[in-house]
Amino acid sequence: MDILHVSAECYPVAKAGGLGDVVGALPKYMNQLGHTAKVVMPMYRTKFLYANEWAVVHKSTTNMGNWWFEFTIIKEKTDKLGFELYLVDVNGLLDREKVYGYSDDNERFTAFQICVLDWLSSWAKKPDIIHVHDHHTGLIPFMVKHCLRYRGLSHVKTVLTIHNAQYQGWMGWNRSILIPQWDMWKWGMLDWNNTINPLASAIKCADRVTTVSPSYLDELRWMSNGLEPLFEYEKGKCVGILNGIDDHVWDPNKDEYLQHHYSIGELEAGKAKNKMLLCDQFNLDFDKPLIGFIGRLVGEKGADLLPQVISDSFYFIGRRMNFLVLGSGFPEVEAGLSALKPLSQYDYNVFIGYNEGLSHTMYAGLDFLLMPSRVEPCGLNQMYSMRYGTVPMVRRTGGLKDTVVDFGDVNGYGICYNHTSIPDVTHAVWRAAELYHNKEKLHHIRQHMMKLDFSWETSVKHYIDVYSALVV
Ligand SMILES: Nc1ncnc2c1ncn2[C@@H]1O[C@H](COP(=O)(O)OP(=O)(O)O[C@H]2O[C@H](CO)[C@@H](O)[C@H](O)[C@H]2O)[C@@H](O)[C@H]1O
Repeated sequence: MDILHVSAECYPVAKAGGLGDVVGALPKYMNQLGHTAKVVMPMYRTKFLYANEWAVVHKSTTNMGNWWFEFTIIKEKTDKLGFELYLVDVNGLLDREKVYGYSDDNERFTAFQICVLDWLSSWAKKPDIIHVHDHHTGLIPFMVKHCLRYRGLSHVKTVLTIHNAQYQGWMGWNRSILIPQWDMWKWGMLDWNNTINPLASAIKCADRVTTVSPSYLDELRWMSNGLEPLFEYEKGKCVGILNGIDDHVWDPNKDEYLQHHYSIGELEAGKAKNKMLLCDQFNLDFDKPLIGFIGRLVGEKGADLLPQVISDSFYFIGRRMNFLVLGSGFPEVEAGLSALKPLSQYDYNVFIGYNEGLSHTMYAGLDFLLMPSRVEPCGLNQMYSMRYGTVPMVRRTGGLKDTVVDFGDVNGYGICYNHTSIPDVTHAVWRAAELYHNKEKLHHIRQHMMKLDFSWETSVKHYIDVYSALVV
């Protein structure tokens, strides 16, 4: 089968979060099964762009409303990522340093989608499936079905994967002019609550919708930032498929970011060396358990609770553990975490920013990884941490519920709690501090986690089943 993934992110080209990890891995594993999966994404000004060689494969002119512009599609020459990678270059619009966060993001991603479909229209053999990811590419299912310009693509099946339904790409109806001429009777397929809602539109128009875990799909029916009735209505075409992790990239024995590699046989020594690096770099106490947080400092991830949880833990449990936080996000949360720094007695530190290398060292060197998420569609961090023998401390929600079993339950290995609340999370910290001193149990849990299979091989087969049901 021929599949074209259309995405705003793809690791290692450009990554702002988990979407990048998934799109950087899924096509590679599809190709290993004998399919042809390709990726097209915007051409940002990234390190990867300048460090690799590119061939121009298509050049054309198009329009978005009254604005005419040129675009170029370039292809990475060697297919080194395990799939063909194409970038869309629109001068001045897409070629920025960051993936998101600009006031014209709606125009940027609409233009990107128009270029992709214009380009696809010129292909002699169309793909069997266009697989779009999240709202940035959510207008494509509508455009393929209802834009006159793309009539030649109307037989191509579309699949939407929802990595995060909190963000929906809302645009006022005054922007409808941006979408190439479309059948006005179909305005309802773009609309949700009087705005153009690209995510809602994709849920309505895609032939199949997947979410990144089964539990997240259940939750979306009662908690999806306004789309609850739509998920209930469209449930027949939705399926939850748990993400995998790319075990070529995330392998403690080969990880290119790690100074000290280790396999399951030498996990205690390997983890200790990585922990020592972190303790040296961040002035932490090696003898105490090291609890970390890695991720976007936003409400969804429960990051706003961190300052209070950390100070309450020191107050009520005692200075029996270290905390290390890596992330960026809401300025108030960043400020709250930075404000705790002077209170550290060699047991707390924070790195505000994005740092891929540090995140890998943390997965390896931490004893525990805290994830008090309010919403977690799948969560990759808990799977990375388990692969590196680090115990996840997760709230039972979405993909966290599907992947972590409390160590108090039969065959369990993680620390689970029910609420994103200061008492629940602080209690989990206490349980971590206690578990740390039961060395035999901790070692057993670490070994058990490192043997768990979260590879893409299983998940990819579910995606292929979804495609196969569409392409007869
Ligand atoms: N400051 C920082 N420095 C270095 N690395 C950092 C970092 N902040 C985050 N990361 C990295 O970004 C990735 C985050 O992955 P998640 O799955 O937690 O997040 P995200 O919410 O972005 O993804 C959404 O999509 C994914 C993929 O489907 C779902 O798993 C998830 O639940 C959903 O919210 C991890 O690789 C993590 O290490």
